[in-house]
Amino acid sequence: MAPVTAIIPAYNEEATIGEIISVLCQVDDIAEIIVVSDGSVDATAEVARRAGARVIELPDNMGKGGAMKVGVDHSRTGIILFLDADLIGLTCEHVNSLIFPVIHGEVKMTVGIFEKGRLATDLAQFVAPYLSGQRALEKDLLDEICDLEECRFGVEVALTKYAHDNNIAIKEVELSGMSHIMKEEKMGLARGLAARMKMYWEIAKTVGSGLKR
Ligand SMILES: O=c1ccn([C@@H]2O[C@H](COP(=O)(O)OP(=O)(O)O)[C@@H](O)[C@H]2O)c(=O)[nH]1
Ligand SMILES: O=C(O)[C@@H](COP(=O)(O)O)O[C@H]1O[C@H](CO)[C@@H](O)[C@H](O)[C@H]1O
Repeated sequence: MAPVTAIIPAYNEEATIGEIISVLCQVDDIAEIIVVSDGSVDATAEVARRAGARVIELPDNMGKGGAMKVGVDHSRTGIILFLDADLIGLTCEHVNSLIFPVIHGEVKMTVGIFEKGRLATDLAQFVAPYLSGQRALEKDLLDEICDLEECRFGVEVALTKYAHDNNIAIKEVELSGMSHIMKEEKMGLARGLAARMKMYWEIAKTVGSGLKR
């Protein structure tokens, strides 16, 4: 069996999820693509299934961390690749650059950083690379972090903080030409900004909570 499971948490991402899955289908080291539709009310699940993913449909929205945890619980490989469902410009080379260092035992975790994509998203990841949702890691690490499902958008800082506290090196990988659809683009300015504030609150709560092992 190929060593990696790709897990994509997805909340109303029918516009972009299909293309991401079609790229992942071409990567040799991916055993399975699991999309966790996090209470989506659009055609995310249907589009993902048609594109070739195994789809888990959550009846209610659990938040990003919860959706990722459900995906991990259903995975059967030792390495996990997390990707967001709203990426623009994903290629097989990007995927390989995230998973190879973990497959080859160079590091236990990689994190992907957008570069030379769009100014706004390049800048956001330059300022706060530890927020990135593009990561490959050994599944064992996830078993050691409690309450991941409660973190919602704090899930990435929880992963980064765990690695930092336990002296686990994270390799930053450049994802050249990649971007994602920003909240304000998806939802409009007012709702997008409100969602952004809620996300920052969830991140701040996770930082403040002092994660348990
Ligand atoms: O309650 C949520 C919110 C977001 N997501 C997914 O988590 C990823 C990142 O979310 P989003 O794109 O909103 O965050 P951004 O990248 O804009 O910060 C995307 O695949 C979303 O569909 C999710 O599964 N549940
Ligand atoms: O880069 C950022 O500031 C945020 C917000 O992105 P947008 O407001 O959608 O451009 O996105 C990231 O942070 C989230 C929390 O860690 C992650 O879940 C997303 O994957 C990541 O793109």
